[in-house]
Amino acid sequence: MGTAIDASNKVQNGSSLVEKKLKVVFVLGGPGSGKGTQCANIVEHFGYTHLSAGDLLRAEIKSGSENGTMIQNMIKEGKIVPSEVTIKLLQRAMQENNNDKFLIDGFPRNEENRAAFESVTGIEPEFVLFVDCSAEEMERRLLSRNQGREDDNIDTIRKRFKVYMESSLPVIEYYNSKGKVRKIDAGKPIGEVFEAVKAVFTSPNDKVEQCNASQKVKRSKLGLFARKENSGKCLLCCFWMKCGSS
Ligand SMILES: Nc1ncnc2c1ncn2[C@@H]1O[C@H](COP(=O)(O)OP(=O)(O)OP(=O)(O)O)[C@@H](O)[C@H]1O
Ligand SMILES: Nc1ccn([C@@H]2O[C@H](COP(=O)(O)O)[C@@H](O)[C@H]2O)c(=O)n1
Ligand SMILES: [Mg+2]
Repeated sequence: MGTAIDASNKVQNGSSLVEKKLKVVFVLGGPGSGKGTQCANIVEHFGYTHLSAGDLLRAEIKSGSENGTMIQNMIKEGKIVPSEVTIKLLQRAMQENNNDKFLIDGFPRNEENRAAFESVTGIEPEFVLFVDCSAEEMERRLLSRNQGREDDNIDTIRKRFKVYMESSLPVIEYYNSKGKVRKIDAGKPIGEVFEAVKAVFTSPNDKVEQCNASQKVKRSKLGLFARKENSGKCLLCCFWMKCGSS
């Protein structure tokens, strides 16, 4: 069992006292885009350990922790829990696992998550798997998920979409500007999506196609959230409507 992860991104292996550098892939995308579904496949094929920030927070509620009520209220409102809480849970989960390859699903969700994780752990992701899906399809999937999640109702789903647009997409933009985003089209059937995921994990150094290739693109202030003139469609993601500003 590991003992500590610090800002050097090294974990000391308790049994052998060998320090190892952890490899992390962030799996990001909208609510219901299929992050958890694809992570399960990646674990099976590529030997990563899957850590879902949302699952860790839900487990913390169930454990009766002093933060439980606060976390539960935040999740019901689709809000982002303070970084220190989520990062502690992620750190603990990594320390309790002997693997050195982790898929971190649903984190970082905002700039505060991103910066705090980097400064506390010293970990920079190998790359970011961006699971991209239209809002209409995500809404359909969430409303038929049937896993008893308190946030899978239409009111909370709308709030989660808003938070995703306003706080999470800019994090994906940040990593895209560093050439770290690998985008997959998650609007297809699960098996087809996984074929695209496999290609990413087989050659992770290939850069994602940048979204400014079209001549008809008008770049927004944010740079990445370019749109086709008159169409209103964001070319980075499948969201129609406001994505950044123009
Ligand atoms: N490609 C797909 N086609 C159809 N349904 C899918 C696909 N991928 C996932 N689903 C289904 O959609 C629902 C949401 O998937 P999943 O839980 O993997 O999403 P998620 O991105 O982890 O969502 P959240 O952010 O809410 O945790 C599940 O019921 C899952 O079975
Ligand atoms: N970094 C995160 C991740 C999640 N949350 C909260 O949990 C909810 C569910 O997350 P899923 O990834 O399982 O969809 C999410 O809506 C947030 O309320 C968080 O605060 N920080
Ligand atoms: Mg999930």
